[in-house]
Amino acid sequence: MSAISMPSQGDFDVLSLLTSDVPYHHRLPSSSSPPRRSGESSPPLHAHVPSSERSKPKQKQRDDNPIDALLISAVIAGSGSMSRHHFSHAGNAYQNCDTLPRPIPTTQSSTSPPVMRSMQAPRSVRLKLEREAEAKRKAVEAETQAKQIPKPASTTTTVSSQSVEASLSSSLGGMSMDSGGGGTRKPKRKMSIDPSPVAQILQNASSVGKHTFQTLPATTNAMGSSGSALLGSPGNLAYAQPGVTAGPSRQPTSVQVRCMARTRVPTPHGEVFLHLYHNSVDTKEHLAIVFDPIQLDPDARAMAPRRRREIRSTSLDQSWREGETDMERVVRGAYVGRLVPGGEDQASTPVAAKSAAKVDGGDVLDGLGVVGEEDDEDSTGDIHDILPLVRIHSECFTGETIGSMRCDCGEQLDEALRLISLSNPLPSTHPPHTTHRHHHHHPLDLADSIPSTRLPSPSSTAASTPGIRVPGRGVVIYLRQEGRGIGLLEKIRAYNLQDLGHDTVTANLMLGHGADERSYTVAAEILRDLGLGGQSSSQGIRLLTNNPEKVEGLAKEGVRIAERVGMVPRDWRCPSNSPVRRYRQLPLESEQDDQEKEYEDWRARRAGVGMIGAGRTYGPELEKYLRTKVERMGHMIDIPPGDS
Ligand SMILES: Nc1nc2c(ncn2[C@@H]2O[C@H](COP(=O)(O)OP(=O)(O)OP(=O)(O)O)[C@@H](O)[C@H]2O)c(=O)[nH]1
Repeated sequence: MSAISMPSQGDFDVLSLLTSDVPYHHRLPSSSSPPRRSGESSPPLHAHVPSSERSKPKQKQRDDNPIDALLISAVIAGSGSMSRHHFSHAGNAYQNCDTLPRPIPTTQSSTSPPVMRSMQAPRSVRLKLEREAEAKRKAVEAETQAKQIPKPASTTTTVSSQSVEASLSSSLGGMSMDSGGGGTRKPKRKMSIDPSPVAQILQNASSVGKHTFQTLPATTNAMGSSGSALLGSPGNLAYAQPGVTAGPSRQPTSVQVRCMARTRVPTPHGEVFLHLYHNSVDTKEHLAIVFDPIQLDPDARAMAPRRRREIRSTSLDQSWREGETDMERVVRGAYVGRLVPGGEDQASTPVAAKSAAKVDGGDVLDGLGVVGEEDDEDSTGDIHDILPLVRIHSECFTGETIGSMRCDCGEQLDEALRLISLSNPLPSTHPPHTTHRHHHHHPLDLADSIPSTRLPSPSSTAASTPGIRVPGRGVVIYLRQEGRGIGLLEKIRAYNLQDLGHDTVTANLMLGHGADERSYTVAAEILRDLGLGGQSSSQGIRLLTNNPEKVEGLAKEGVRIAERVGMVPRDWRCPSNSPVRRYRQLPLESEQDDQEKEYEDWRARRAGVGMIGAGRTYGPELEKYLRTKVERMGHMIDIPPGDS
């Protein structure tokens, strides 16, 4: 019984706990122990140790199993036949959680020794449980590893269709890819985030059969963000055409994007389709927020020109593998129309829907538009419709999420969606050769956001057909280029430099960055994937921006910008002498002029900016930021009179 020949302080603490209803001096072997003082809740430390030693707690390390409270307390309670193997003994005194459901006595006679319950199983039982748990953990680990996609062993690798399937299966959150229903394996319904690197998924998902690809050395990614380097980008991937083996001298092919999934999202400005894209340049998940009401609202479809094409992703609508099931397509968003509960058999292939419509001889909606009539076309084959309004927006956590008033990014995102959702006058069949400002029903509608002195070349600006308005449409491409491409960490550092008095451009330069490190290559590819910005006149876009670099960047990538639409900060849109404009106290309602009243009314009803919900950003820091954009970055917008 070595455990009681030299008990430690811990032993006594436990003992005290377990025997607090029995005076300790009746139980302890030493009669020389001092009596317990009234109110004392535990025996003195090392009661059997000479007082000279008492102040020094024993440092000796225990080399046996952890303390067994039951053993100690039972021995002290006077049982003569106690051993470490007390669990083998029968008797009520040894009941414990391991032997449940044996009933635990709730009463005991006042003369019988106190019932002690150990929470500790015998060592043999514990070891057995530990071994079982370890075996289980290893099995789970092996299963997880088996599910992971093998990494390419060399720079040139052949991807088999099986690994494509494995990848797709995994990118669909582990849903079974077995369309034949053979085998006994239960389909997994887990919708987890894919653990594989984004580029790996894309590269496997981007081809149905065998194809080769080349891993290029990691370089600065085209989005120019240091963020992806921190995330451990696996390097830039260039794709070869199927059947072409990538060799060392091969030049990388162009950037590729793939829409991995889309879903409908109701917003204060209307319902949108959120598209998530992967690409071959970086590991970021860029987004496209598509506003295209004809896909979801029969009234909007009825009001739209009959040949208006839906804004759909080509890469999403493609079949990703032979035998892909409707359910798989629906889950990744490649369906037509609106999903309804129980509608798992939703039409999912636009092309099939189109031919079905033709077979029926119907003039009905298909996946890509409406089989229309001649009167929608002019002699050049162009369709008379408004061109989609497009904003290429760069991520700004501070402005969009916490309502920072250092910049107008949150407001711009909100305003872009609002402008895209507005109905527009239908252009006339004969575009004029001079700039024409449309009549708008609201003073804050589109025309008011376009600085008249900055209107683009008028060749694309059509006159409106009086009285006819058509539903708005367009897209916000949301690029993960936080901080103009320098990443959030560096932007936070830049803000501290700005608090020291430097402007947004100088702060970037002081940190060793360019004033603007963004690229629009991926944005251009996403637009193309959505069927926008192509060279035919019906494919052009109206671009919402004041930034000349954005216009140039997209044009360089081959995007046809038919018109630039300016974005006037909400705070600059009010008259410069307005108290609203000066972001100070609002005047009494009686002192407000009509425009101010209308503005306030609109502001109260409109959607907010970021989670703060303010309708507008303002303040001296925003003012400085906006002026810097105009004065140092060449933004094409006029500083309001009286401010310069
Ligand atoms: N480095 C840095 N980035 C900022 C700062 N303020 C906003 N940003 C980032 O700037 C980007 C938005 O750029 P803006 O210049 O506001 O607008 P723009 O997109 O260039 O131009 P518009 O299309 O006319 O709106 C987002 O990525 C923001 O995170 C800042 O002070 N420093």
